[in-house]
Amino acid sequence: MTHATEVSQGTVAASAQHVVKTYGSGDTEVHALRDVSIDFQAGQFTAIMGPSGSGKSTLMHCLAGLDNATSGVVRIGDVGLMGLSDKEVTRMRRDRIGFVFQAFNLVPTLTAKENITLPIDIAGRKLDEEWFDAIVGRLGLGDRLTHRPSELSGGQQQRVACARALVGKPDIIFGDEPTGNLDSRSSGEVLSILRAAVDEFSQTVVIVTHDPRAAAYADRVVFLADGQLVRELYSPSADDVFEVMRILGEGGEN
Ligand SMILES: Nc1ncnc2c1ncn2[C@@H]1O[C@H](COP(=O)(O)OP(=O)(O)OP(=O)(O)O)[C@@H](O)[C@H]1O
Repeated sequence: MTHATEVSQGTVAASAQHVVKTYGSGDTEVHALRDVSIDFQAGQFTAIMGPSGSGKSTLMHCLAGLDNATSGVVRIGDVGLMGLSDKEVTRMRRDRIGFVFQAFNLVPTLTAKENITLPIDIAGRKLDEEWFDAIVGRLGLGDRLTHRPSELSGGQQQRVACARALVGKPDIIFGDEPTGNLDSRSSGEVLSILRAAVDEFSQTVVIVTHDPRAAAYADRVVFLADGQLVRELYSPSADDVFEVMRILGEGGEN
């Protein structure tokens, strides 16, 4: 089976350099990102945290090519997104990036299995059945594969979205609150499989989360406040994360 691109120590899977994102202009101007520079090492699991409105989703969307930075440089691997046409960005997303978002974006007319394999089918690639079975088994979706999204619970839909992001073994997986609506058991399954994607398949995972327990699965936790990077922790415990959140003024939300 083909694995994610082989990674060596120190390879950068994604990076933002001096990224500024400003929404609106004049009185309604919002500085969502103010000169953010960060590298995401390949084969690492990073969690982005910070108070509501601090710019987490904006950073992730800029990194994933879903939104354009106002200025600065964003790279996936060694490819700068700014120089690419829309078509090239779309292809880059399709071939190298997996997404797990809170709005699962499942196709209502397709079964769970069809939704999971959709990116591979669109790309005209061959499904790695062994990896598919492993993901589906681990996410507890084996008996739900013929169901349509409307016949699945929110948690099951989220796990289908997670399986879809993983099945093509993209180099990098972005998750915007991937465990946002899940109970603690489903949440643990999703986080464990993201962890396994990193540990066993050298994929790179970047998630936005408000949950210190989710962040504790990460190798590195970075904190944004008011559009700037303000702290980072390596292999923290949930308590370490909670303490920084408290200092940054987010402790009360959770
Ligand atoms: N499309 C938009 N137009 C105008 N302002 C926006 C837009 N998207 C985000 N913003 C603003 O940019 C800032 C950063 O938003 P962002 O969604 O990145 O924050 P966040 O840290 O992900 O927040 P949350 O934890 O609440 O999801 C906020 O002040 C937000 O209101």
